[in-house]
Amino acid sequence: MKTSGQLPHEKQARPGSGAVLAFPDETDLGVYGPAESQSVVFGDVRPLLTSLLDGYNVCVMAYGQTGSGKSYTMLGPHSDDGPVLPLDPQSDLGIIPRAAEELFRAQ
Ligand SMILES: Nc1ncnc2c1ncn2[C@@H]1O[C@H](COP(=O)(O)OP(=O)(O)OP(=O)(O)O)[C@@H](O)[C@H]1O
Repeated sequence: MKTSGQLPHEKQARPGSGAVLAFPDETDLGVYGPAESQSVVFGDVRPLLTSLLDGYNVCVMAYGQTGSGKSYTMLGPHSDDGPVLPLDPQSDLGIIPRAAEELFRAQ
């Protein structure tokens, strides 16, 4: 579930405990739990791609404790050697590959 505001303390230290995304209006801080799907998270990021194509600078930054899910949220499943092909690309891919696909489709 996405909520606005601070990540609850009990969610800050557990592996894969969720991701925090900051949107252009810095008062709107999106906090997602570990069960939130990659597509729902990307759905909130997608409007930024329109701004990007309109010539605005856009930055998506993942911030959080080690093991909280930053790489998973940005890339999808990965090993120590780097990203791995997800078993289910439709559901597992993270923000970066989804954004790249969307941008090239928009050209
Ligand atoms: N929402 C999620 N659903 C399923 N697995 C997840 C989720 N978020 C994270 N994980 C898993 O939890 C583990 C830690 O996540 P990840 O490596 O993305 O954390 P991180 O914040 O990038 O850590 P570090 O700062 O050490 O690089 C990984 O095995 C990852 O696949």
